[in-house]
Amino acid sequence: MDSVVNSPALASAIRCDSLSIQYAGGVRAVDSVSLTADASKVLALVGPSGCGKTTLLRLMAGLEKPTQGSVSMDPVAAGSRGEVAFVFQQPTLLPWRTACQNVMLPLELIGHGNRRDQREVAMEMLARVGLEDASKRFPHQLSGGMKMRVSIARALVTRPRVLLLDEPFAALDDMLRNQLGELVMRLWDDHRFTAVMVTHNIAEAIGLSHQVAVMRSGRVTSVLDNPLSFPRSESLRSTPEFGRFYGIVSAELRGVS
Ligand SMILES: Nc1ncnc2c1ncn2[C@@H]1O[C@H](COP(=O)(O)OP(=O)(O)OP(=O)(O)O)[C@@H](O)[C@H]1O
Repeated sequence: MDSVVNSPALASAIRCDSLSIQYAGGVRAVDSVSLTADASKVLALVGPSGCGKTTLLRLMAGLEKPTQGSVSMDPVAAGSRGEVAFVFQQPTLLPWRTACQNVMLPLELIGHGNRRDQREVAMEMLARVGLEDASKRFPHQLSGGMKMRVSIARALVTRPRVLLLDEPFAALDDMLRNQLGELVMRLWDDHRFTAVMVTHNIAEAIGLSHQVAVMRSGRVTSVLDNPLSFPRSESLRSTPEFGRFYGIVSAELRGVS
């Protein structure tokens, strides 16, 4: 049977149209946000703590219902199963399942093939994140970085059109953070999914994205095109272009641009 992993890349833009959510108690966590994450591009979402980044991402994923406005995919996916994947700050692996069985889970949920097909596709995905030798280990036998790699493999195993990442590397040290950032970029290069990534880290936002959206108090105050070319490498961070863009994003965040 056709491997889901090897099927032609499909990506959709995610459009948020006048999106608002007001929680009981009056908190307007997201306030009239109109924003497009372009198909096959990476959009980084930055902003101070509590400004609504996670809520906006959850609205995009359909995990929250907006009070006003709408979220749509363009083109609309044929079926919703496995089309939008979410990577959380914690890897959230099932402790009683091996790495391979954790990665197989989304394939089971969408009813992809039989057990053997699911295992084959999961193993292929684990190999892409460099963990084929750890496939039989349980989560407690994996390091923090390995767990996050399993989590990323699980998210991408159905070849989603859209990958949403909520501060996926925040709990990891700088070196691992950079390695996993590079891994996500390699996977993006293979799959060309649309990605929206929430991060507190400006350098990470710049290193991984095509565009940076800045949020303050529930609103997207600006969407900045990232001038840096691909492929990106660690050495890019010492270039004048990187420094200039870093200054622009920082000023937007402080509201002094
Ligand atoms: N379920 C909820 N009920 C009530 N208020 C909420 C709920 N979820 C989030 N909020 C509030 O909405 C606002 C935005 O929260 P959100 O988690 O989206 O911010 P954030 O930018 O992701 O923050 P951080 O960077 O600290 O994770 C905050 O004031 C938060 O307290």
